[in-house]
Amino acid sequence: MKKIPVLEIFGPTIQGEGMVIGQKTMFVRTAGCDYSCSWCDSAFTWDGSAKNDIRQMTAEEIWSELTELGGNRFSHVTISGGNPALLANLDDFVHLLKEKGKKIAIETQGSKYQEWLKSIDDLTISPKPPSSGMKTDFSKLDEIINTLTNSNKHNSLSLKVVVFHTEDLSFAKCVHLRYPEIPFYLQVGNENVHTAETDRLVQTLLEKYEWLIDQVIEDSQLNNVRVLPQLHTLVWGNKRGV
Ligand SMILES: C[S@@+](CC[C@H](N)C(=O)[O-])C[C@H]1O[C@@H](n2cnc3c(N)ncnc32)[C@H](O)[C@@H]1O
Ligand SMILES: Nc1nc2[nH]cc(C(=O)O)c2c(=O)[nH]1
Ligand code: SF4
Ligand SMILES: [Mg+2]
Repeated sequence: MKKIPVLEIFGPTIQGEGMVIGQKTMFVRTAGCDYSCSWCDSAFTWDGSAKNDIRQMTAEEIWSELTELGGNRFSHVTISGGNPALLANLDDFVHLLKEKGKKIAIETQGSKYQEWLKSIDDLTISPKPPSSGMKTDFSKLDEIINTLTNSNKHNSLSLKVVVFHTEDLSFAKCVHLRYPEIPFYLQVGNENVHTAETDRLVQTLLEKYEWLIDQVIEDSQLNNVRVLPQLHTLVWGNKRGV
């Protein structure tokens, strides 16, 4: 039986980021990442701090927990991590969700490819800007994006870059200009992923959102982009499982 390392199953909630922001969805968060972004808001998936909470689950077991939690109150499931694209074994779960008539979204950074990515309805690839400390392998990203855009399945693909400062914005622009046909999202970076002071955090994030909007307004190379906050952070702060 194929097993998947799972750290969180939660929902229904709303998708707080990117191409289907606002969509009612369940979440499955897998363990393990090939990156270690300095500002990762889900570092417990890879830094060892939650290693005792990892559950090795089959597709059927994850499905049964989703239905226990969500009953008939969901039609969409988001798989995030960590990097779910590390897991070849997710194929069974993806196919099971399809059989059950659920739409599927994935969050991944574009460092790894899996055949099952072609079956995802809402696929977000989020290359990491300089502030993360990570370096994007653009030849790998080209290969992944070419494979997905040449596939005849009807998935929708988007790119999303998190921005903390102007160098990140320059990186984001390079990504957008390299793949101009792919819907492009800019997302406000959360610098304070541990604070419990939600009111102050929200205030700061809204100021950063305004800054990012202003940058986009002034830039003729950023005419066809969407600028978004992390909606769930504005509503619930750094709370986990929402
Ligand atoms: C936790 S990651 C998991 C999926 C995958 N590893 C990735 O990075 O795309 C989900 C999304 O959250 C974003 N993210 C992580 N930390 C963040 C932060 N501090 N502020 C804003 N977005 C963040 C990532 O860039 C990514 O788009
Ligand atoms: N509500 C909500 N929306 C999200 N969008 C992306 C998330 C993630 O951590 O991948 C996330 C999350 O953790 N919660
Ligand atoms: S790639 Fe995603 S999960 Fe991995 S460290 Fe970066 S933000 Fe976190
Ligand atoms: Mg998150």
